[in-house]
Amino acid sequence: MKRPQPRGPEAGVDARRAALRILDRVVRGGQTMESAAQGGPTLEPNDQSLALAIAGETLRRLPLLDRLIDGATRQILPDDAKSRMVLRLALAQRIALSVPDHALVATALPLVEGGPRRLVHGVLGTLLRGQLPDASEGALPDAVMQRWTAVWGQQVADAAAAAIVRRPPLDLSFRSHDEALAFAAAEGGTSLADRHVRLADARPVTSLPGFAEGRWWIQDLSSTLPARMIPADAARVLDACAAPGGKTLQISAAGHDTAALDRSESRLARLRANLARTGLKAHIVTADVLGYMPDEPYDAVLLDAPCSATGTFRRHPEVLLRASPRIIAESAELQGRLLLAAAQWVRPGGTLVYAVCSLEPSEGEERITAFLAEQSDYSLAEQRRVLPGELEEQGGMDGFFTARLVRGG
Ligand SMILES: C[S@@+](CC[C@H](N)C(=O)[O-])C[C@H]1O[C@@H](n2cnc3c(N)ncnc32)[C@H](O)[C@@H]1O
Repeated sequence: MKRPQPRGPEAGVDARRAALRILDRVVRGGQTMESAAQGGPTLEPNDQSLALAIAGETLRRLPLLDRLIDGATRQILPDDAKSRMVLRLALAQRIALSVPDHALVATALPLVEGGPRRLVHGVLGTLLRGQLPDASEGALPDAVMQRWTAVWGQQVADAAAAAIVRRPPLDLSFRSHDEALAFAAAEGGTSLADRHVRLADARPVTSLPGFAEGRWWIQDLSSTLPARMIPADAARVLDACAAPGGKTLQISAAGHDTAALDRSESRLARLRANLARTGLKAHIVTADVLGYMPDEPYDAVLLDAPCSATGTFRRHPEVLLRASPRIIAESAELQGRLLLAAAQWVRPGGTLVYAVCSLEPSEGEERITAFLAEQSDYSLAEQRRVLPGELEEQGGMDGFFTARLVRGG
């Protein structure tokens, strides 16, 4: 996809102001990029895309940008200081979007008018006169780098650092493999799995053929793995924690009698829209996993549990800022309870599939070990861990964990 380019310094201040607002809401307010981008002043579509691109490229490079800023001034700029935010945005534009120096300076300084203008001008001048890193140079926040090096090793942590600055490809799921193959041939994509197509250059999705007709939906290849673990002969399948429904669509397309449960009405509205667009069917259940009990057990249950989502850092780099050890521990504790609840709804001889888009073992492997220690009627049939670096040459995959458990008959 062609990245949005600024039209000129005088036209670009609104976009930078919007990018500053997004960055501030993510870094100081702990919001996701998606929610941070809502509700600001209305911008022209070009400026809106540019603001998102600048904020996104900044978040992908935060540790690297901070190291540059700290090396260029003796003054200690707090993490949430406006001067640091504006410098981060300006440097990211130069490194990742090739914005010329004069445009950077002209659009950065109005953001600190009446404030630390001289400081920002000085630091930016020093940095722009020196050698800046290449766009392909990535770094993870220190705490994440240490954690992932400790659990997965240096190679995986380095692969994650490289992946965070790379635009991920666009993965699409199809109702049938024949449709996937026909689409791949027509659009220059590659099919890496049943009913899957990967497009290397992410294009605006609405411009791709078949969008309006619901011939496909966007789904990272990793997150297609859990539904692939559901046995073909499972008649009734429950997708617990289903919304917005990528896995529900897969399960329904595979021909199972599908129920989709979630506690969030607003997210279920998106699931309903996805079913309507693709013409696929599922019974919708609005309920909390922790209080639900079905009238009769299911042949298979998929629990795609809420998690730290650290595996999705390529599309949502801000997850690495939010996923503190405390949040990861709270999330793991909840997953343990959700698993125990979902395990009751599987018929003897049936299948329970557990999944998280997390790169934290405490939300994946360790949850399954703890579950099996408590539930002697379950056994582990298979588990799959996707780490950064997998399929790197073809564009990589999100970090992921999924396990298939079988209930004794
Ligand atoms: C990882 S997302 C699910 C993504 C979805 N499976 C897909 O493929 O599109 C987790 C979902 O769990 C739901 N959720 C979280 N806690 C829940 C609970 N206690 N009961 C029911 N749903 C819950 C959230 O509303 C959210 O939609």
